[in-house]
Amino acid sequence: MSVTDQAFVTLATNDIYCQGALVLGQSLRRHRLTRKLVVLITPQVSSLLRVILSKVFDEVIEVNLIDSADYIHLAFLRRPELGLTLTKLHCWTLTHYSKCVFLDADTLVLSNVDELFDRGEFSAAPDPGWPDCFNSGVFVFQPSLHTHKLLLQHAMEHGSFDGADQGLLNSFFRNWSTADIHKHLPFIYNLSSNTMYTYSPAFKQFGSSAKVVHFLGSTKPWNYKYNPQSGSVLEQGSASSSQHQAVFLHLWWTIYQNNVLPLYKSAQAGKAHASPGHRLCLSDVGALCTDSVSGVGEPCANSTPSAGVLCANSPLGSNQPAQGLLEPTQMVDETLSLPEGRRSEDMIDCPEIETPAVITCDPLSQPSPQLADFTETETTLQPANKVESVPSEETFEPSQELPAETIRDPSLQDALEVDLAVSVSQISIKEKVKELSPEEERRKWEEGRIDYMGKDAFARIQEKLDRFLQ
Ligand SMILES: O=c1ccn([C@@H]2O[C@H](COP(=O)(O)OP(=O)(O)O[C@H]3O[C@H](CO)[C@@H](O)[C@H](O)[C@H]3O)[C@@H](O)[C@H]2O)c(=O)[nH]1
Ligand SMILES: [Mn+2]
Repeated sequence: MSVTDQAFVTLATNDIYCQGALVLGQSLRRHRLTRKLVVLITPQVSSLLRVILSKVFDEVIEVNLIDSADYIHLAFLRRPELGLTLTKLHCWTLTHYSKCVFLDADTLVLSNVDELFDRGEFSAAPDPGWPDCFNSGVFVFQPSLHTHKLLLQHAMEHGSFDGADQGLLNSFFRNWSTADIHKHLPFIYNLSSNTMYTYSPAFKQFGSSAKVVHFLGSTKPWNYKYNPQSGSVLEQGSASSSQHQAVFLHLWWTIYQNNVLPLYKSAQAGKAHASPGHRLCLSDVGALCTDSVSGVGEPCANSTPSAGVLCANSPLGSNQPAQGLLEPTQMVDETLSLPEGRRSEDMIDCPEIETPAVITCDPLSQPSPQLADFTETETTLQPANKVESVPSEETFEPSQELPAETIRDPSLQDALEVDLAVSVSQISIKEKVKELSPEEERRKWEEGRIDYMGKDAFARIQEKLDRFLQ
C-alpha cells in the first residue's frame, strides 16, 4: 500500500553529504518503501549529484538559504552560524505532505519503519549524550508553514543552545521529555553508532531489533575506505570503531558499492543527454572521477536545475516522482523497489566498476545483518593512510562553536564536490581538491580560513621558501 501524502525526508547541502543521502535512500528502498522519498538540497550541490539523487528520490527540492525578500535573510545576517540548522527546518515547508519522517543523511535504515508514521509531531528518540533532550537525526513532523515560521522566529529570538538545529528544536519542543511518552521514539529508531560500545550489554540484548542506525559524530561512513574484494572497511587515522559499528559500516559500504556507484555509471552513460559540464571518467589507474559544473552560489531561480529538481521557490504541489533525464540503471537486489515508472529491466550491470566475484562478508545476504554474531563476521578494520582521508573541517560538529569571524554566509560556502576513487581493491570518497585562483587564495587568507594541516602547513610554506631561496 503506497501512501502518497507522506514522505521520508533528508537533507544534503553538499556533494559529500549526498553520498550519505543516496545510501539512506537506497536503504529505505530495500525495505518495502511505501512513502515518498524527498531530499532537500542547497545550491552548492552539483548538477551531477542532482541527476543521481533524482534516480533514488521522488523529489529533489532545492532550498535557498538566502532569500533577500524575507526575514530569513535578516536572521542570517545576525546569526549566520545557524545556516545549516535553518536548512533542516525547511522540511516544515513540505506542505504537500500531511506527515513526514526526517532522517539525517548519516542514518541507515535496517528494516521497514512505516510504523513511525503512526506517531505524531514531534516524536524523536533520546539523545545518547543527554537523554532528556532528543536527537534531531530522526524525527516525525507535520509540515506546516505556520510551524516553520514559528521555528524561524524562535531561532531569531533565542538562537540555539548548541548553535545548531538540535538545540533549537529541543528548546522549541521543550516539553518533549515530559509531556507525552508516545513522542519518545524507542532508541532502536535512532541507534547512535558511537554509543553501541558504551553500553555493550544493552546492545547485546536489544541491538538485534535496531531499525535505524545513526553515524552521529564527526567520523562518517564516507570517511572510511572500503575494500570490495575482502569486504573490509578500512579505518582512517586514529578514529576507532567498535566491532558492532563495523557491521553497520560494512552494510553502509555494501549498499554504496551495489546500489549507489552504478548510478554514477548510468549518469556517465547518459551524459550526452545531460547538461554539459559533467565529466565522469575512469582514469588509467582505475579511478572513477566525477566532475561537474555546479551552480555554486547561484540563486535558485537563475540556476538551471537538472530535470527532476524542484526549486523551493517553485510551487510545491506535485506528488509525481522526479524523473531524471537519464534512464534508471541500478544494480540492485530484487527486493529493491523502484520509484513509480521505473522498470527493473532497466537495471544494468556496471562492468567498468570492477566488483569482485566474491565478497567475503556480505551482511545483506544474511537474514538479519544487525543480528549478526559479531564474533563471526569477517569484517576487519585496518588503519588507512591518514593523508588520503576526507578532511574533516567541513564536518558538522555540534559542540563546536565557531568563532564569529570565521563564520561565513552558508550560501557562499565552498561546494564540496567528490572524488570517487574506485579500483578493484579500494573504494574511497574524497573531497575534491580544488585549484583556487590566486585571488581566491588571498580571500581565504584574509578571511582567516587557513588550511594549517594541508597546503598552508608550515612545512609546505617552508618548502616553498626554500625553493624560492635556492
Ligand atoms: O555539511 C553538512 C552538514 C550536515 N548536513 C545535514 O545535516 C545533518 C546533521 O548533520 P550531522 O553531521 O549528521 O550531525 P550529527 O553528527 O548527527 O550531530 C548531531 O547534531 C546535529 C546538529 O544539532 C544534528 O543536526 C544531528 O541530528 C545530531 O545527531 C546531516 O546528516 C545532513 O543531513 C548537510 O547536509 N551538510
Ligand atoms: Mn547525523
